[in-house]
Amino acid sequence: MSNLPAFNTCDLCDAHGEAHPPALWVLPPVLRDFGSVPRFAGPVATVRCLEDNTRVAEAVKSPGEGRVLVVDGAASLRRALCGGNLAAAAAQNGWAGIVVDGAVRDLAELRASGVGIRALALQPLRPRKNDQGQRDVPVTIRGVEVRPGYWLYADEDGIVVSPRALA
Ligand SMILES: O=C([O-])CC(=O)C(=O)O
Repeated sequence: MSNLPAFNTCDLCDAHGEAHPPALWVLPPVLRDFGSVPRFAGPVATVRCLEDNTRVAEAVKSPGEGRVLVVDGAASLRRALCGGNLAAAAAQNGWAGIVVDGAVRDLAELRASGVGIRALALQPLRPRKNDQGQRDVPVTIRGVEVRPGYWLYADEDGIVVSPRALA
């Protein structure tokens, strides 16, 4: 990807991080970069699921329109919620990134996918596909509430979310 967005999470935190009421929240720094772009941002869409990626697949196969898919996987590391096929679909459909509070797989394909990916860990076991989970509900990622329509900014320093566009 050539046109990386020109924000910086440190600058966002310096500009907005001390506001009352808060203008942004920082996701705890436990999500690792497994994707192919170091920096991505966009309005949020959400999925909540447990070891079943039916709703993740539905989301990335629909138009992304520059959004970031935030997946509350309840931090389960037992099964991957996204792999190379879904990452490629996300890139093809215009998603800016996928942030998974859970596991992903197919590292080499994720690295080549053209989409930003953050997750807790790699796990080679595939997800269940039993039509479970919800889309576009408020989720809580590592203690931070993230709602559909919030903005998410991810770069080499971290991930911040805000109810409004900051940059
Ligand atoms: O089985 C799945 O849906 C996850 C996966 O490996 C892929 O996206 O390639």
